[in-house]
Amino acid sequence: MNFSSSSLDFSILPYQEGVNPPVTKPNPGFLTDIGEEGMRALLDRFYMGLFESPIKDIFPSDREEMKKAAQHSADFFIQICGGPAYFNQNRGAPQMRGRHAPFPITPTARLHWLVTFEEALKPIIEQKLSSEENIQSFWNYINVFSQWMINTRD
Ligand code: HEM
Repeated sequence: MNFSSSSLDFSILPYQEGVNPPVTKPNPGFLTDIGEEGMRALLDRFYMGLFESPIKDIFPSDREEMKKAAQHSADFFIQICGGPAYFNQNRGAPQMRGRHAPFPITPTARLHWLVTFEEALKPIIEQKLSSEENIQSFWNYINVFSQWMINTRD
């Protein structure tokens, strides 16, 4: 019999055009649990997933460029989880909507982006590297904030 239960909820919030819902940052505990190396490994997995995803065409097509992009993203997520301000130091003010403006980000692209992120989170969940509460807070953050990045209709 399997007694393990999970309260994690990875459902994706529906996108409503013109609405940027309030964003809550992830629990700093997510970063404390997995560490900076864990966050870098997470973003490496995520970008490797993007490299093979249906939205690969909007990302760098060169593997080395993709690795760099993963590191910049890890800098951002470490910072947003309360760690050192690596992103500000290396890339300047986040201004995420503006940085995404050159790329056509549609509601469907957001779905692929989130599903790819969920896949990258799996080792953390399966190996219990972070508490469910902290993992959930991370998911909730990207679930909401990804809506802000949409700038093009399907
Ligand atoms: C809605 C789905 C999203 C799509 C399709 C998307 C796509 C992209 C693309 C094409 C880039 C440029 C290539 C790269 O450097 O990776 C990028 C950069 C980036 N994205 Fe997103 N993004 C999405 C949502 C988000 C969200 C919600 C966040 C933060 C919570 C985020 C954080 C970043 C960061 C930190 C960078 C690097 C910016 C830089 O180094 O200047 N993205 N994204």
